[in-house]
Parts: sequence; structure tokens; C-alpha cells
Amino acid sequence: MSYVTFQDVCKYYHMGSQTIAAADHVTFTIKQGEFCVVVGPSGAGKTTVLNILGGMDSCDEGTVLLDGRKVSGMNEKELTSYRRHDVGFVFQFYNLVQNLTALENVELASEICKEPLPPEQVLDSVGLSARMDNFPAQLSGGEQQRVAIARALAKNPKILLCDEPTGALDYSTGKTILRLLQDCCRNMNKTVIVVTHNQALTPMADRVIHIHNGSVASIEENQTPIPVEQIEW
Ligand SMILES: Nc1ncnc2c1ncn2[C@@H]1O[C@H](COP(=O)(O)OP(=O)(O)OP(=O)(O)O)[C@@H](O)[C@H]1O
Repeated sequence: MSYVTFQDVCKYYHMGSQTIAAADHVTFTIKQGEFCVVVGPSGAGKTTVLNILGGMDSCDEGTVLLDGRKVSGMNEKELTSYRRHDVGFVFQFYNLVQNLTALENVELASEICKEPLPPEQVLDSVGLSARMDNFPAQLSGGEQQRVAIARALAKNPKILLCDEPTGALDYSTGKTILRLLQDCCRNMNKTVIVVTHNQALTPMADRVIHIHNGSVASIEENQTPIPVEQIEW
């Protein structure tokens, strides 16, 4: 049973007389609990796909479903509720509130949700139990990204969307963050979708969606995904 469905999704940007198809009949499915990597070169349309799935952008044609609910065609109010309750976001640059502690950053997210997880418990699960009262500036990049992941998880979302989550981190810290995302998938049964330009990450995924020129070039399913520690790039 598919949990996420994209069926012939199109998104056009108009630049003067030119029309750019950032998504050109994108079709794929993702199952519940899968770790999915969306990979492709710069400008391929990865972020466009993620933004449409995350309810931050709408598509011009096609159908988007999450857990049996139609996301395409939602009005602004429905999209706000969808973003708030159903989707956890992790971005490249963490986007933490600088004058709030790690704990307060996570509480901020859980306060606007229907069935949040306890913030302390989630921070503990990402390995930050000792740093809850620190401000972002007192934390390393990797630790800040852990706070951002905890903030996303505390909402208890249906899917976790991660856009280049290791883009601002060094090699080994990046690996620990990917490991954490892989653990969220395996241990918390979260459906995790990671957008990256890094082809080397594909063996760690259950499902790989290759995007080129706004279209799906190919989809692979790995029967035996590899722990990220065993991947070198
Ligand atoms: N708001 C916009 N207005 C005009 N064109 C846009 C807009 N957003 C994206 N595009 C174009 O759509 C195409 C796909 O962009 P997108 O950001 O989805 O690619 P990407 O694969 O995520 O790239 P990157 O890895 O560099 O972030 C590109 O040609 C981009 O220039």
C-alpha cells in the first residue's frame, strides 16, 4: 500500500515568455516506514517535489496523496493545518530560533500540534539530553541539526522531509545525522524522505527516486539497505 503518491504532478514557473517545468509529470509512490532518497543534480526539481509534498507549494496539475488524503487541491487553511500536523521539516541550515534554548525550540513546535511527543523525551532520543538548556549558538552544527530533527519529530508527523540535511556539516558529522535519520525510520517507524544531490547516499535507502530535468528518470528499491557508516564518499 502506498503512503505517499505523486501522480503526473506538474509545476510550471513562468519567466517572461519562458515556461520552466520544474516538475514535469512526476509519478512515484512511497510506502509507510520507508527511508526514501530523492536524488538528482542541481536544478533537477528535487526541492520543487519536496515543497509540493510538504504543502509549501502547490502543483499546477496532477495528484498528491498522503495517507489516503488528497494534498493537491487543498486550500490555504487546509495546507496550514497539513504543514502543522502531518509534516516534519528538516532543512540544511537548521532554522532554530536563536534566543530560545534547545528545549524551547522543540516546545515551540510541540505546542502547535494535536498529539505531540514530550520535548524532553525527543531531545533525549536524538542524544541531546545534556544540552537541552543551551542556546543554538552554544551548540555545534551537528547538535543544532539534532535539535531541528527533534523539533520535527516532536510534532509526531506522518512524514519527515529533509532537504540536504547534511549540506552544512562536515563529512563525519553529516554521517551521524544521516544515521540518526535512518534510526528515526527504523526505530520510530517514520517515513523519512531525504533530498540530496549526493549519489553516494543511495545504498542507504529503501527507495531511491532519481530526478532529472523535472522528471523521474528511474526508481530503485533496495532490498538490503546499507547502514550509512558503511558508505564512503
Ligand atoms: N520560484 C521559482 N521561480 C522560477 N523558477 C524556479 C523557481 N523555483 C525553482 N525554479 C526552477 O525550477 C527548476 C527546479 O528547481 P529546484 O530548486 O526544484 O531544483 P533542485 O533539484 O532542488 O536544485 P538544487 O539541488 O540546486 O536545490 C530550476 O530550473 C529552477 O531554476
